[in-house]
Amino acid sequence: MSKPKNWPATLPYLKAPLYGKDISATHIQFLRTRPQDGDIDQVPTAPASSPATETPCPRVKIQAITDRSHPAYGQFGLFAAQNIAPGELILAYLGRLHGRATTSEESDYDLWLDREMDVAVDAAREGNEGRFVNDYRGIEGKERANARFGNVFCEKWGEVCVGVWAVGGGSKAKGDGKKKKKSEGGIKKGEEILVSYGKGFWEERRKDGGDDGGEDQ
Ligand SMILES: C[S@@+](CC[C@H](N)C(=O)[O-])C[C@H]1O[C@@H](n2cnc3c(N)ncnc32)[C@H](O)[C@@H]1O
Repeated sequence: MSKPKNWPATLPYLKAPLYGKDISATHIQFLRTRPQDGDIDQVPTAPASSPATETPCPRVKIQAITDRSHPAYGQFGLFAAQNIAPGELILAYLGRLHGRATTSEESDYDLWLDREMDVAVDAAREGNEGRFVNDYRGIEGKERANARFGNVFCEKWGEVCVGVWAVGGGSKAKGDGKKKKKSEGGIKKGEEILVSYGKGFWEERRKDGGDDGGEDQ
């Protein structure tokens, strides 16, 4: 199977990151620098064998949103195809890498990979399953995101990508502040994978007179 089920017929499906015209040698050097042990902001590594970088990704499925109460009714969402452990990398978010100068104001699929280095990834015109992750706001019974965006060095492509991670998995201090316990999290097979796009995304939407994503969090 070369494309995931429900992939839109007219949209190119990416199996690796794509470089826009404004991606420079400096950007490429940054993207391809393998994280070193002891780096201050250590970016985790996904081994070449990780299912998270398989294309299509076996961990997820794209499904139409058929529940009328869902704020993205009539669109698509991304769902877990298997149980996902807390803190686990679910998949890489692939799209066209670009800088600030070529940002499309209309794109709802554009994420910063590194603001300081001026690299973002836009999956509006091409991408992978990651582009179908919805925001948890306004969805009945969902009070928080069960996934988050975070960078990862993908050995498969030899570069830093934005990853979609299951929340949790870290250690949380207990009430007495001494003992630690594993925090909750994880995503059950069949559950929708939901991130927070951040308040900024919805504030921009409100200014433009679009959907407001429900609650103001
Ligand atoms: C990155 S896309 C997510 C995938 C999208 N549902 C699709 O089928 O292409 C972002 C868009 O999904 C919709 N969306 C995602 N989460 C939403 C939410 N909680 N409330 C309303 N719309 C949402 C909005 O239209 C938003 O611009």
